[in-house]
Amino acid sequence: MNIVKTIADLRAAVARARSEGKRIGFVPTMGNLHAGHIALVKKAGQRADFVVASIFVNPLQFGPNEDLDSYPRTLAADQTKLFDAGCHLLFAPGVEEMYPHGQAQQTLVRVPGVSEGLCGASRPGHFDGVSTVVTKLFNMVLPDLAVFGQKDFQQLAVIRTMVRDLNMPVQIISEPIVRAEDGLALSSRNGYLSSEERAIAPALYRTLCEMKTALLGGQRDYAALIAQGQAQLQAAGLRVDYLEIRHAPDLQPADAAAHELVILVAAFLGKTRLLDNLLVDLATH
Ligand SMILES: Nc1ncnc2c1ncn2[C@@H]1O[C@H](COP(=O)(O)OP(=O)(O)OP(=O)(O)O)[C@@H](O)[C@H]1O
Ligand SMILES: CC(C)(CO)[C@@H](O)C(=O)[O-]
Ligand code: BAL
Repeated sequence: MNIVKTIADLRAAVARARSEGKRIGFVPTMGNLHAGHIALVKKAGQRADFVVASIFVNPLQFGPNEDLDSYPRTLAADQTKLFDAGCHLLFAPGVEEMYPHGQAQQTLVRVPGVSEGLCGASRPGHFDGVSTVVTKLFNMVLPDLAVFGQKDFQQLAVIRTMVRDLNMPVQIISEPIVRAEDGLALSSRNGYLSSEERAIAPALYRTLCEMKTALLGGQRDYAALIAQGQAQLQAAGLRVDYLEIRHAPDLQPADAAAHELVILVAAFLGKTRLLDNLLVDLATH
């Protein structure tokens, strides 16, 4: 696996692969890789001939009081995992390489609608930072396809909308959430949890599963279901940021006629903000 830190070296390596007729697959990450990221890399390897991963902790998507400085940076271990997963090229730029003119004057990509509410409401500017850096990365890598995880469900919707609205020639592929044995969605931020918090954390997925069972059983009073879920999470020791039932394809609030639902949750355990979601297809029941 080749490792490059500059855009010039990245472009040269990708151009070489393309001149050999290879299809380029891309997996953007912020590093501290776990089995969830590796599933994305393997998916890219199934759909493309040349797999590029990026590791960049993007300051533009962090709020002033968020964990930019403490976000885990584990490049050496990440390189080994990427190599083992069949990645061909790692792009690991510094902030200067990505934002040579500073962040304040950076041109932004904003995706209206789907980036508002949910994480967009709790993290103002977050999705502008994500859509901007992903646009830059797409323009640097020029991939045929890119793979994103369903764990960041709203992010995936934002990227799909951006690619559609800006006619970007990139196929977006999604991968299901990879979970620990007790159901907790794998996340780099799980590493922030104390052992007591880690023991509480599976309550998130448990609550989503119970809500899904109720929906499949015919419960249609979404407000009551959400209130019950919130109470359950609070009782377990989590502070709920949001718990919502939305129409999965466009993330609009779910009405009674919606069949493809997604239950989305963000909650704090101490200072750590965890995300999870669960798809519910009422059409098959
Ligand atoms: N458990 C998971 N299953 C599937 N995909 C995942 C999982 N965790 C992260 N991803 C995906 O990996 C890509 C990179 O995400 P990122 O580097 O932010 O990892 P993360 O573990 O989610 O970190 P964070 O704690 O910052 O959310 C995204 O497309 C994200 O959806
Ligand atoms: C897509 C991404 C790599 C952009 O910084 C990030 O938001 C993430 O890791 O999901
Ligand atoms: N996985 C999304 C990146 C972030 O939380 O900033």
